[in-house]
Amino acid sequence: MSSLTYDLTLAGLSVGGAAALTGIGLIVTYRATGVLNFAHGAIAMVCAYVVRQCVVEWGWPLWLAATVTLVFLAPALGVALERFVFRPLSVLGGDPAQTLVASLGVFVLLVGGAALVWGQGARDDAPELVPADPWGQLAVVLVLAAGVGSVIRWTRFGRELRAVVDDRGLAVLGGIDADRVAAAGWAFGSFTAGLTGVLLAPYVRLDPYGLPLLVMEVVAVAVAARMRGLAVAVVVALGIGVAQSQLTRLHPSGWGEPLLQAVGANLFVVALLVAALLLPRVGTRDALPRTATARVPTPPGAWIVAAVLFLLPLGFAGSDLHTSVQVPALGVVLLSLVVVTGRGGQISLGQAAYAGLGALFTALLAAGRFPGLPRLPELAALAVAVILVAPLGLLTGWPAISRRGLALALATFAVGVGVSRFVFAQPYAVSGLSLGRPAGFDGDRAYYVLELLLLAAALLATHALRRGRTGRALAAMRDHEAGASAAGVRVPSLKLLAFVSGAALAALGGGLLGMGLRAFDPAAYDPVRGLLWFAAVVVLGADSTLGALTAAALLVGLDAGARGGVAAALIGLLAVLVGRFPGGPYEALRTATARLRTRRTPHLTPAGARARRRLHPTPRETTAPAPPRQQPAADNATRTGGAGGKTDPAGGRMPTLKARHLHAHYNGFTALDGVDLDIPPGTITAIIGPNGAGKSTLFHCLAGTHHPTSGQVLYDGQDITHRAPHTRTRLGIARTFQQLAVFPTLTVAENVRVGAEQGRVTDPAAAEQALRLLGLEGLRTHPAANLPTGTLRRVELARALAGSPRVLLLDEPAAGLDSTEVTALTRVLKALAADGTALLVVEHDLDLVAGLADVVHVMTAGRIVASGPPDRVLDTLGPQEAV
Ligand SMILES: Nc1ncnc2c1ncn2[C@@H]1O[C@H](COP(=O)(O)OP(=O)(O)OP(=O)(O)O)[C@@H](O)[C@H]1O
Repeated sequence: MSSLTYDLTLAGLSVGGAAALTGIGLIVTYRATGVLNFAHGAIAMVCAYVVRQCVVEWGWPLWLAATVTLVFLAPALGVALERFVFRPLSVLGGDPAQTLVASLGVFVLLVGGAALVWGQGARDDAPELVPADPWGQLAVVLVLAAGVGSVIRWTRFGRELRAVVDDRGLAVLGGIDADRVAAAGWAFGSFTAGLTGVLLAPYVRLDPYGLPLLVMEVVAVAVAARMRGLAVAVVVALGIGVAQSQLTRLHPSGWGEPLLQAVGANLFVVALLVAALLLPRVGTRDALPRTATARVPTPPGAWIVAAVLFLLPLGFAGSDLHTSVQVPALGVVLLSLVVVTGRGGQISLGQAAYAGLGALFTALLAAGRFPGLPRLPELAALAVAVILVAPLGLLTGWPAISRRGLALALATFAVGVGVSRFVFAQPYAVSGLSLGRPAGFDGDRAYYVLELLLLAAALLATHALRRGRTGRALAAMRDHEAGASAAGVRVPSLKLLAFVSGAALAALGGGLLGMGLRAFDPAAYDPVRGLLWFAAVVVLGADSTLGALTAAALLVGLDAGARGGVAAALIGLLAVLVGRFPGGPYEALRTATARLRTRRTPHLTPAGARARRRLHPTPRETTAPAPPRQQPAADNATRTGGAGGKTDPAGGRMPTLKARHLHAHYNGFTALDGVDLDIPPGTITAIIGPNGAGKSTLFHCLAGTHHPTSGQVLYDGQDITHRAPHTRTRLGIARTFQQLAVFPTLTVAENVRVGAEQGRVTDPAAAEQALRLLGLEGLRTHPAANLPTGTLRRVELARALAGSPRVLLLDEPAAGLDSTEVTALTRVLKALAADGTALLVVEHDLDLVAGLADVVHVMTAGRIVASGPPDRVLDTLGPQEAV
């Protein structure tokens, strides 16, 4: 081996070793607590600063500083985070998205805190713990990985750890002290973070933003190991480290050189992009925490106050006015998060990339350096930049179609880091670039006026997206994605729309920010800022435009007025606390004021109102009135499965939904074994069978939420086997869910309107009819959150009916209903069948089936084993088919 190859390999092993340490720490924390700790890099940075403080400022010996920091401080920090941040969240229900926001909060808090304590500048005098000897570093990594791997695999603690990760609740019931396991995981994770920070600090810039980001870039190794295999993480980390060093030897000429150099210097970022965008996902269960997107009421007069406050800077001068210029621009950027995250419910950690691209494209266009386009005046350049950046929203919009929660957070973070490293940090893209203000708006005051006008336009655009049909569909998607799809909402297109609009708004804000600063400054669009902006919008009420404007004013105002880092520290603190106060600070304030008001007037709290409703049910609350008598279709007499010739009120033939030879498998297990089924119009078809018989799988195949391995689903003679759920709804096949799928932030009427707007027939009057049919007129303006189960079942059914379906699939519609409600439901369903609708009911309640169904199919082990009228089939049920 030549000595250059050898030296480069050693250097690569050293970098890879540090990355492996991070991977080990992230995996252990994740396995102990289910949290992907976004604050890992920030903990590394804080520990590096502490060691430097002890050694350089206070003159401690290095061994003492390192021992205190790594053996005591770092684990104590981990335990404190577990005890005071993450344990309370897991006690509150362990919402994975809540923990994601909290870990981002810890990240921002530590970064802000470090900037406050140690300043924002970079230090280059961090002491060297292990002399530049990769073998020493490598030995540390391998010993740690082997030790941790053995503990997880062979010790009782390891078994407990795995049990806690698989199901915390179950592990606790089994006698495991989950808190102790989680605390140990956090302590060890923080120790590895601290070690990484202390090892890296002498060789990279030690500053509050750079080091945490550098550490988090290597999250790819943990993702590549599926947050599980420590050996895989170590091998991947070392492999990337070595490959990255070896790439520095290649020097292609021409245009490829800068690109190769960029790849060579950022191979971990490339790995992050591959891991986040191409590899199988991690943690896909979760969406945004409900508390982050709860409906936030705007206090009366708040807009007037906001308008006055935003006009105030027109009276400022000098540096105050110069600083104020950043507020409207940042406000526009944050509005983009209101659209994507607040209304659309999509986590977007890469919004800073779009803002930066907006500024960069504006600067390139205004300088005449944009390939293929002439030099443009600044305002035109800004407009064209917005148009050019908007479709780039697909970079994060596309991954969002199939990702949620943690997987989406990683994908958007990866895109943000990728754009930052491969575009903003490259001299070929940004060198010698200046950015002027539009002619006539050069002075700060004139420019501020221009910004206010564009902010007003952005506010109008945001309000337009949040109102009406699109706004309701976005909120429905945010509240319950599967429910929205079942209501007919085109979820994939809507996600793309949210991200494209968000990218356009961010580009506008970013361009304004750049013009305000009269420069394209890549640091202003750093991925860490993307995390800070996300956290700021979430804590101030993600779906609130006023919250976004408040966040912009806070971020700019606090950092200008006080020492840098105050805003980040405050936002971080609020993000850490956001899970503790459902609905965020506004909601906490509102609840507090509501409590005060309760003392003056005898209003009941929602819980009290619920209790009263249960004790004194009013007919409107618990019982749907008998539906208006509907004229049965002419051939309704033949209601036993042979009603193929039914017509709908408009005179069209009512179609039959059919399953033909359906087979479905889960990892080799046969759940459906050649099922044939007809669901004819004007008939109530019931499916019964013991647990695990395959009823739900069949239901999902018909609804489009599971694709059969073979066989066909036919509707009106058309093969719809591979059609998406929302397409089926639009064809006329509606469904309800076993676990309620309502949109809690919408009112009852809005819930039903979503169905009317997105269903087979988009008829606003259908929403009114459905509300009346289900006895919900009195609750029209009531938010769906906090309503009793029985009422919510009616809301869900009304939403399904509002799209005028021809086939209605009902998954355990009586679950959670009392006998009065079941009777009312039976009446409604019978009336619907009498009107020609085809109904399929999967139900465990045999009394309900006996009184409701026209035809009953009994399933066992993936097959239909008996069919016929209920009296005949139910009387002959054997022990095998017992439900
Ligand atoms: N996502 C899945 N992965 C693996 N196996 C599954 C999955 N979903 C269902 N199964 C298995 O397929 C079989 C059929 O399940 P299915 O839920 O369709 O039955 P079911 O009749 O609806 O039962 P239940 O009444 O309990 O809901 C069961 O053995 C179940 O364990």
